[in-house]
Amino acid sequence: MHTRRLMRWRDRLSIATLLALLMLLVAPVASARVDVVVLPERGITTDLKQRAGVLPVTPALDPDPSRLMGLGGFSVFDPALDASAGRMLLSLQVQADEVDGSHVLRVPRRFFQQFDIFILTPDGELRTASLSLGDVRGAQRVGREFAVPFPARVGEPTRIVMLVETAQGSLRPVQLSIQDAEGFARRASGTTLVLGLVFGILLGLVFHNLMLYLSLRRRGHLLYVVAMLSLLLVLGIDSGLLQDHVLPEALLPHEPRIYVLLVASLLVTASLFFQVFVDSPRHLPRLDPWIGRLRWPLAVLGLVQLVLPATYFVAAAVGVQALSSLMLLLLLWAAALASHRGIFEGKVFLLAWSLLVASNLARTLLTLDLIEGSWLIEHLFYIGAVLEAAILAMGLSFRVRELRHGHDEALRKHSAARQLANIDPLTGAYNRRFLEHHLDALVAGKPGAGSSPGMVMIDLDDFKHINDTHGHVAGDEVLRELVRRCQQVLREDDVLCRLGGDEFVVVLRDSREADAVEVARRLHEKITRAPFVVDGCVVEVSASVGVVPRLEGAKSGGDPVEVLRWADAALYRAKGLGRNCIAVYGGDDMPGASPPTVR
Ligand SMILES: Nc1nc2c(ncn2[C@@H]2O[C@H](COP(=O)(O)OP(=O)(O)OP(=O)(O)O)[C@@H](O)[C@H]2O)c(=O)[nH]1
Repeated sequence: MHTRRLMRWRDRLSIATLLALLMLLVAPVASARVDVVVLPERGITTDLKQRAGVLPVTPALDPDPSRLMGLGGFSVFDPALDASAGRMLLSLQVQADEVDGSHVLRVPRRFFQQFDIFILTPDGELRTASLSLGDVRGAQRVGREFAVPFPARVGEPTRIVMLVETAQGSLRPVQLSIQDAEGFARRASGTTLVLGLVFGILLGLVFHNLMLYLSLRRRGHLLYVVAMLSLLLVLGIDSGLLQDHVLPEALLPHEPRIYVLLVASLLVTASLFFQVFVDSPRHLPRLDPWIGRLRWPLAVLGLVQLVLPATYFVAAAVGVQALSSLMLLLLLWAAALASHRGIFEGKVFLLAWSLLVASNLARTLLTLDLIEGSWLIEHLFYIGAVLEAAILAMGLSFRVRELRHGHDEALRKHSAARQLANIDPLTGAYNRRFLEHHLDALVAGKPGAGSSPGMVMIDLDDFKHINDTHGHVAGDEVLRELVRRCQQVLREDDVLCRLGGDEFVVVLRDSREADAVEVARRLHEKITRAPFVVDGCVVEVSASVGVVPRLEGAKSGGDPVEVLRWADAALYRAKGLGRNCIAVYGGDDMPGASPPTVR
């Protein structure tokens, strides 16, 4: 019994000793976390929040920097504070590793309302910086960050005290880090380069599509322009470029509201673009109305939050974020469905937006300290945005090219059909219908119809006899050969028409009087000089020709049929003169009739 009690005491003692040893091990770790942070000469030191001392702010706190510097009572930063810290003081002691150097404290610029920083250098100099919306002092804006410079000495800690008031009541997304000044400057110029490229490309794409809209008037291009401008402005606020260079000073305090409005506008215009680009009313008739239904509350809340009192703003901003995420999910789902059904535009939209969402997700994970940071991941969102804009622009261009191709094809078919309606199927010459339109155009003086044209009318002599002797098929061949021979004499813009049977009319373009008669002579010669050979048989062919050298009278007179009557009269005269000759129309009594030309 006695021995058992002794054993129990021994057990108790050993457990206590073990605990004491453990306490000894843990205690230095815990105190080290509020101890001096040693900065390497080069590179980034992150997770500073976890290594800072913390003191909740009471109403009695005197924000006088010199008093704050003297404050004690900071406790180890409790990660639980991440979720609940509204106002607090953070305290850090930093010193250089082996070589003295200039460093910058990096603070993200979007997640807080007020960040007052006091730095007490080893020389006793007190530096202050104020980072709040619309009021930035003692800090440089670089991309999505503020940079506060300070010197770091070996063995002589610099004390940094930060008075923090977060907008969302949590320090969770605030990642504090310190980097050597030189490395930071290099990084800043890299960021400037990326942002310059991103904004240049995006503006180029927007401008290109604006031009396309102005020339083609297709709604898809206009919606692309508006959606991508919204994205551009979202990136502008996100990267700080808008606040630094575009937004007037007076608007800076309203940056969160403007940002929320831009996010709502981006999703509203993206949904409109989706409906037009993918033609969702046709391809996704059940899902499409939901896109429209979700758009209204998003648009209304996006606008209403602009005028809501500050107390309701956070709730409204969360509402817009939630509706935007819902809209994004709906659009991605719809795009996936369209893509599954083989719709090209669905695939393009899905690919483009997935890239943007994935790149944004990577950055969110980075902000929440869930993945390792790298230059690429930090800039991925901008690269994703450019890729998205470029893919959508290519999709639009491809669609326009396809539509244009279809349009050209339709035009080609249409003109072929028109051509057929105007062509004599036997000979390939124009038909009477075309001749009438052509003469109408001439009389009306339409552009392209030419000026001062003459007319030649040709009629084969005794064609009935040819038909009777050699057969109708041979007669057809004679008509075809006649057209071939005439075309060898005529210019490209002269118009050869078959009036019917064996009667043809040529409307000459821009002929002078002598030209029309000369063309008639050459036509007559071409028809009559060499015999026609049809199926090995020689067919004797001759033709009578009537010429109207100038149609100007008809142009001012306004009756195209009148011209045909003149040509017919001249032809009739040629037939009357014994056939196989040319007669020229020269007025009522036809004084210009030429002597018969007989072979
Ligand atoms: N082979 C063939 N013959 C046709 C065609 N259309 C009309 N004809 C014939 O062409 C002949 C036209 O004769 P007409 O113009 O009246 O007189 P012609 O025999 O030429 O005598 P003139 O004109 O007085 O010298 C008719 O016999 C028609 O049957 C056709 O498409 N093919």
